[in-house]
Amino acid sequence: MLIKEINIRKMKMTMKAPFTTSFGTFQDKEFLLLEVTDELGNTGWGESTAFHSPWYNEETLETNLHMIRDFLIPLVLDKEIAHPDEINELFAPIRKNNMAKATVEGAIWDLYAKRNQLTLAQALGGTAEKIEVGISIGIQQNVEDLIELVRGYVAEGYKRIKVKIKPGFDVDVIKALRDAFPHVPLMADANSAYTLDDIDVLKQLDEFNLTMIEQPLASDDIIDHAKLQKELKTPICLDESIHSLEDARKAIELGSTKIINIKIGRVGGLTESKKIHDYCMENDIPVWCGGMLESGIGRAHNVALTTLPNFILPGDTAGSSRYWEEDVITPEVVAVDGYITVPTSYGIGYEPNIEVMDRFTVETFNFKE
Ligand SMILES: O=C(O)CCC(=O)C1=CC=C[C@@H](O)[C@@H]1C(=O)O
Ligand SMILES: [Mg+2]
Repeated sequence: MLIKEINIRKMKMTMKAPFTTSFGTFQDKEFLLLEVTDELGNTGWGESTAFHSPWYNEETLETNLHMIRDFLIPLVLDKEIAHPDEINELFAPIRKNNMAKATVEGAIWDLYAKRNQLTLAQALGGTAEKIEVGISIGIQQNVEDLIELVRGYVAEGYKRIKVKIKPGFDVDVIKALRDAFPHVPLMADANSAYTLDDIDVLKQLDEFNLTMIEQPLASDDIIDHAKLQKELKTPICLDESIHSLEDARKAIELGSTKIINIKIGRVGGLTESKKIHDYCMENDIPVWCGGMLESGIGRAHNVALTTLPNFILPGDTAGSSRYWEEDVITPEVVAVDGYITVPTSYGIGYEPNIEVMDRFTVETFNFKE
């Protein structure tokens, strides 16, 4: 397939509710959508999961725009590409910038699936017809608000509840949640808010039967996580520390993690996500699909990836209505009783809603030979 045209949309959408983590609070989501068109007029869509500011990792909307426009598009525009797996290799000379790479690669995967009359799930080798989904809740003002939010999501049937913790908002909060919901699958995401000095606090979490503690320590660490895992009963799940198959291999060999949160953007795309999935399956490390508050385009990619067999834990891909008054796809992603039915249309399986997209597009960039 020949990529003949690439369009980038700078988007700004207001989320239904502010999202707070140990880094800060935001409600407006500014991000990039990217559309590729081939020589036959087929199109594919990708979404950059980089935030407007570098609080989750070093990438931002603007660094992604720069990398995509100035380095990645020249490598793929008007180039013959037989399979999206080639993109990983094409982009290898460019260091890091994984979210930028994943934006372009994801759009080409969508295009490839459509050209070959496959769903993206089928193109990736996934077979699940529905996926279990959990819900991730940002830090709330107080425990009572958090408990009421959790009560609502449990009633909606979400298969796992993920809450944020940070020093001073941890043991008491988890205890209150466990008292209120003795049996709900419950996990905590610390987003690197702790150090090994906090080991006694983290060990107290062992008594609450959490399914995992996500990224308790530094975002670039696997050494201290290995030391911590030896002291904890609760499985550690790594998110920010894992950027590639090599990172996953080293973390598993060191015993730094027992579960991996795969985020397509963080690891550089669907091909690398699949490699990490396969390696973890060979090593009995379950994986789940993390979220980055995506619009429907990125959400659709997450659904397709989650159909692979080792995605045995509910991920963070909730329905569109959790985040958006209106999503940029039709139909929207819908979770019913904690399940999302995998679409059967070709490619990502959802149609871009251009009318809605146009309303939330701040700026566009067009590239063609
Ligand atoms: O997309 C979702 O609903 C989950 C979002 C989410 O939990 C996260 C997104 C980005 C950084 C963190 O706050 C957290 C995570 O680390 O998984
Ligand atoms: Mg996380």
